[in-house]
Amino acid sequence: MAEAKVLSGAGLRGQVAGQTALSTVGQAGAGLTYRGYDVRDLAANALFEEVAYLLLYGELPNKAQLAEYQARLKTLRDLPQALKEVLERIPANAHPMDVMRTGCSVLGTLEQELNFDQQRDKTDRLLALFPAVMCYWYRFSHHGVRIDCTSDEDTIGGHFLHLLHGKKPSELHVKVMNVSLILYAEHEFNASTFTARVCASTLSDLYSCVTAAIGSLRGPLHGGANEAAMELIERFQSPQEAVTELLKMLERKDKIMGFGHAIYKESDPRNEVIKGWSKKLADEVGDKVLYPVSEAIDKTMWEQKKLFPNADFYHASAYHFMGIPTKLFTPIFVCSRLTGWAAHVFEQRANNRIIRPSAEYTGVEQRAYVPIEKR
Ligand SMILES: CCC(=O)SCCNC(=O)CCNC(=O)[C@H](O)C(C)(C)COP(=O)(O)OP(=O)(O)OC[C@H]1O[C@@H](n2cnc3c(N)ncnc32)[C@H](O)[C@@H]1OP(=O)(O)O
Ligand SMILES: O=C([O-])CC(=O)C(=O)O
Repeated sequence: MAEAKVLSGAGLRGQVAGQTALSTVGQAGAGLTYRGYDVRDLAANALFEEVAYLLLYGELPNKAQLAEYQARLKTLRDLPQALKEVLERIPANAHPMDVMRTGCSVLGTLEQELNFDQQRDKTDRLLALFPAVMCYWYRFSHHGVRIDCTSDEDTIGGHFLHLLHGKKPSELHVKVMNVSLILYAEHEFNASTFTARVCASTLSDLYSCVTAAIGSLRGPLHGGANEAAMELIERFQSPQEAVTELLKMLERKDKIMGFGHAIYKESDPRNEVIKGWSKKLADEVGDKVLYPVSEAIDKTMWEQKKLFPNADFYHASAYHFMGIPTKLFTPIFVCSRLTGWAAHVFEQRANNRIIRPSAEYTGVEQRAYVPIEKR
């Protein structure tokens, strides 16, 4: 059983900043639970929509509730025309996370949250349409195509792949997207979720909370690490080259993206799951480079630094094998983590006090104002 990581020092590490009933991270036993369910159990057996329902509505749905929920989400997929027009104006070289942030913010002007009773409906709408925000912009800016933002896919993962590639995805790819969305859904007081909660604590609207959280997730020390991990692994032609270059990077004290964690000490429980699916996809496409390179980096990081892959590392190769462009990796994380963010916003609102910590002052002592001509 892994010991809890000893936490101290900067970055508010180790300090309890509030309460949550949504998930546990890094506790002995299961490394990650959503409302008491082991994430590995959910990834093996559930649909992402079930997990979204669990996080947003409090319990796993029964068959009828799930069918009704999936049917409702399907009806909410299309984008308002005004949002399509905004997306068409965003250039191809924009960062897709900025597109997501803008898309969310614009929707907040078109379909405002007028009171907190609307919070679940507004979240369901975001959940249903986020894949189209990403794909409408991507396909228009990169291929000049105005896609249909609806599809007959039952799942959010399948719908995303359908919009991206313009055709029905394979069963294997729908399955992997489902697992991926479950693994990324919720993670207690990580940086982006804490951002959402700080925003919620001022009694701001849901779109502001989610827009702020997207900004936090974008950075390479957080969600952006899956893209950065892809850029790392595709640099190498062989495991041998990867090891040689990695050792040089470690010598230079470079950060290796996709490794390490603020809370987990020995492993990230999500890693073994996505690693297994990445291997299946590697076999499907006949990959002989990316997966072995990833494994070589994984092994060397443990041998050299006792650092392990976090949820982001093998997501990189898994997404790549499904033909997903690297720049869309972190936006997929948004489509999933929205559920955790929103559930935390609901929780914060239900028992709110404005989040306003204190600072330790390190500046100069109090002094008299000096008139400008005397400076
Ligand atoms: C799935 C969603 C996620 O957000 S998971 C995190 C994704 N981010 C990354 O993969 C970025 C790379 N990793 C990191 O920058 C860190 O490990 C993160 C995740 C930010 C955690 O930081 P922190 O809590 O400060 O780490 P720590 O106290 O365990 O650091 C101890 C010493 O090890 C080093 N370290 C840590 N990670 C790496 C790494 N990936 N590559 C190289 N070195 C690493 C730290 O710099 C630290 O070294 P030192 O003690 O300061 O000399
Ligand atoms: O908890 C964290 O600090 C980062 C993380 O793994 C996540 O948000 O999924």
